[in-house]
Amino acid sequence: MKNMSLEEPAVQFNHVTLSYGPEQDVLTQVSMELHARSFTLLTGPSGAGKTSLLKLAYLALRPTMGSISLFGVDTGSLNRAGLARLRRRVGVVFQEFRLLDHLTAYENVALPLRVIGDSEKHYRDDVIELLRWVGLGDRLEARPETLSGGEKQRVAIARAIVGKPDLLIADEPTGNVDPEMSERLLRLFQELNKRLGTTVLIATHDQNMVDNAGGEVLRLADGSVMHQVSKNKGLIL
Ligand SMILES: Nc1ncnc2c1ncn2[C@@H]1O[C@H](COP(=O)(O)OP(=O)(O)OP(=O)(O)O)[C@@H](O)[C@H]1O
Repeated sequence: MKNMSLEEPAVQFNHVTLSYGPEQDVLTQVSMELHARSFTLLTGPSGAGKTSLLKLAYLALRPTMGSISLFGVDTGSLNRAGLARLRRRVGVVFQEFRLLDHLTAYENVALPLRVIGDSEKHYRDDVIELLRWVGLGDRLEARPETLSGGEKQRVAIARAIVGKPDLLIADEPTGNVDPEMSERLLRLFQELNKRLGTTVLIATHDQNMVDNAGGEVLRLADGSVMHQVSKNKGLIL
């Protein structure tokens, strides 16, 4: 039977306001929707609130006002356990990778599965296959300090998707890599979206990515207003 919950929007913001303190509204009345299996870029000037918006979407922050639903579930109605369960359906990639230095590439990717008590016998082949998919099949035992920025980011992408998330959120994933690697990372995100149907949301200043991604481009302006624009409309980033 078809799982109807997959047909719900992956992310829905309803009049979301986020304040970090009095007179410190970062987002004001933001409403937006990401359809299941969509591919979306989020752009906007520095300080507009992109990272803050992503943190709300991956449940690291709660809105000051308004409501956020993930996969049709209103996050405001959930307790800690419910939020944690929902959070497991979301993978996150950070600009600065956030790998654990004392673990190998293989161990970094396996970590989310270890944490939830999965056995190595069960996940080993999947982790190796994922590292091969990102082009690091020969670096399984490498520690992060011996990897380039692009290689680290590919380990981080593999780690973010090893739990087969329904939604992948990436915050400036190409901020620390060269243009060639940026294109390669974009292709990985696109393949993930097309082959597995993972909903992808990427915040980026990378004009190359905006020009080549396809999909939707959302622009956050003045820290508050969300415009949806199609690609190649001369965005000012
Ligand atoms: N924890 C916090 N406490 C107080 N203010 C914060 C906090 N985090 C972010 N801000 C402020 O909120 C605003 C939006 O920040 P945010 O990092 O979301 O923007 P951004 O669009 O991601 O910027 P950039 O493109 O430079 O990464 C900024 O003015 C920032 O200083």
